[in-house]
Amino acid sequence: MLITNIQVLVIGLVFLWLLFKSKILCTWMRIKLDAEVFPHLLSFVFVQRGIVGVLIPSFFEACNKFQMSSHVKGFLLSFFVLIHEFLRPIDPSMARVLSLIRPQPILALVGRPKPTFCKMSMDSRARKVFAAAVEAVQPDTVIRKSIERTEDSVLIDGRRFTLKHNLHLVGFGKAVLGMAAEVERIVGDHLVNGVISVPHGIQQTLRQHGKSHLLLKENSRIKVMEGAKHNLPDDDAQRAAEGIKRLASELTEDDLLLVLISGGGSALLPAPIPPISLQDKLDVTRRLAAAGATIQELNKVRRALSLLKGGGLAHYAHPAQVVALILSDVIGDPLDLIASGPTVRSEVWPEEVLSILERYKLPDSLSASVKDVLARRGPRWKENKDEAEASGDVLNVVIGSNSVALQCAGCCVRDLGFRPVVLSPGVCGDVKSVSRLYGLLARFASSREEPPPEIAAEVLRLGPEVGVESWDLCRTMQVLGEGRTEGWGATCLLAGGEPTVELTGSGRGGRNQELALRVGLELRGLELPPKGPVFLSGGTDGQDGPTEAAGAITDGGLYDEAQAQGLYIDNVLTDNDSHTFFSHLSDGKRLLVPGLTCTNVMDVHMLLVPAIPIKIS
Ligand SMILES: Nc1ncnc2c1ncn2[C@@H]1O[C@H](COP(=O)(O)OP(=O)(O)OP(=O)(O)O)[C@@H](O)[C@H]1O
Ligand SMILES: O=C(O)[C@H](O)CO
Repeated sequence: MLITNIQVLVIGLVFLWLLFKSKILCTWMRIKLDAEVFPHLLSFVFVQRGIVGVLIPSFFEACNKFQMSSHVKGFLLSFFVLIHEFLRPIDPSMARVLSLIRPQPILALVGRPKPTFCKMSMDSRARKVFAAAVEAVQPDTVIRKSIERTEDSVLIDGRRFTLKHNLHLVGFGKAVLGMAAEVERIVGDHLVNGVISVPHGIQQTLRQHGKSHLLLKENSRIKVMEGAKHNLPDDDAQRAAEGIKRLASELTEDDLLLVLISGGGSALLPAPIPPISLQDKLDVTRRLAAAGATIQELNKVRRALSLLKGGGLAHYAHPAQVVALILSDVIGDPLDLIASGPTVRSEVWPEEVLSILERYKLPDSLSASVKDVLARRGPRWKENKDEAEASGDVLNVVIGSNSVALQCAGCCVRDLGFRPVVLSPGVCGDVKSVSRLYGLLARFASSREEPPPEIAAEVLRLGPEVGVESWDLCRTMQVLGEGRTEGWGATCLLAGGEPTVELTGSGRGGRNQELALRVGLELRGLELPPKGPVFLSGGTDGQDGPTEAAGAITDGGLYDEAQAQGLYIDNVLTDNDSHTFFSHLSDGKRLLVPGLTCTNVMDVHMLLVPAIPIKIS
């Protein structure tokens, strides 16, 4: 019997050895393993863990009972040993060997890479991950995930609403048409009427792009009103806002108002407080934006000048039940600021608004009507008691955001053989600082030796400038460090947000293309592709600034590639001409051009770091 068992053991070990040699198992387990490690593994398995003493006798007993052949026993044994080793907790004394053979517990935070035999290039994988991020926040997808229909009721964010042909719908924003089309599919039979305010020309564009599933039915009860050409409020958008206000004002307590909100909603819902004219309001917001005001500052001012923003729409809809489904395009998903928060009752503090205007040196040039409205004190609306009580009854739900896009990108990353780590969905600040940060992180991740401590110190110093917490930076560096030192294989850093570009020239470009270009320069000197890191930056709306590209993909070879083609990057940066540059470089092959995506949850950044081969000393 002993001889037979030893034979079985030998067959099992040979089988294991062949698996390792054939690299199949290594790829499956994301292992960097070579002949040198195998003896460590064996000593660990058979000596340190005492597997022979505990597991194997009962295994042989079972095998004999079922009269298995030696080959089957060998196969099963190797399989069980591997599974056992793969799943059991870490033994610190063997941390070094273990780090070579399987993932550590930090994976609980960042996710375990899936088995893959990916032959795609880094560039193609980056594009695929971007597509997955965008797909996750498609207007129809986010609606489908947030409304659960059961007979004559719907469940939204854990709350059930009864449908009795009492459903009304309004919406405003760039993604709202597709959201409304899906609502119509799910609860159209209870829909009484609706008005949505959507960008000028969107229906025709969707038809041209073969996206008719994002269009309403022909005989729809929802009225589509297009306006806000070039993302600026205009008379068409104001007419739509009036229609929405009228619909909301006519509702009763038996009604349910579904409000669909997405980025661009502020411009599509202009309802200036009289006597402010649309032109007066446009003048203020345009000058604020040109002076570099943030979207938060801009929307605080918009709220103060509008009838419908800052909770105005919810006020007009009272006493109906109001449910707002929101696709967020603002960092941190602040309900009161996305599209200026029409369903979120927010107090307007004239002092705060004036201080924003002062910051951008605007108060003196304000129109008399704007000054008049800002000078008003007291509550914005005459609220009755039951309305004030009911205000908490408005349900605001964020159904899609940059975080959702990054989460799905993370799953796709795993399928493509990378270990994902999400840095933050709130990256902001100047692209120069943001590109420096990614450059440092790439350097940190790809260094073959221990990276100098100055890198981590500078990363942490940059954190506040780019809106990223120290904790997130440390967590990310830990994962990148493990990828580097412990044989975890390739890593993909994911982030999102909305950095800014200080325009110094008059070229064609966008913040994503400029960021990608700058990161490409930062990556210079790191190992070149196919082994060096690759960076992608793309706007999820498919349009980066006033260009038809969403962003670009770069790596450390960018500079030399440009030089070889007679393109000089320094001039490109001073002219903010990143789009022209990428269009000319290698026939535009580095551009990311997904076309109109029909959604917007800001930008997605991706740093793909290939596996660093491990030397065993
Ligand atoms: N030539 C350029 N190079 C770099 N960035 C530019 C250039 N021209 C415009 N931008 C930047 O593009 C941004 C505007 O682009 P875009 O229209 O994609 O903005 P957005 O914030 O995504 O709009 P929204 O999300 O409301 O659709 C601004 O931040 C502006 O500084
Ligand atoms: O519409 C707006 O206000 C911006 O897109 C932010 O949501």
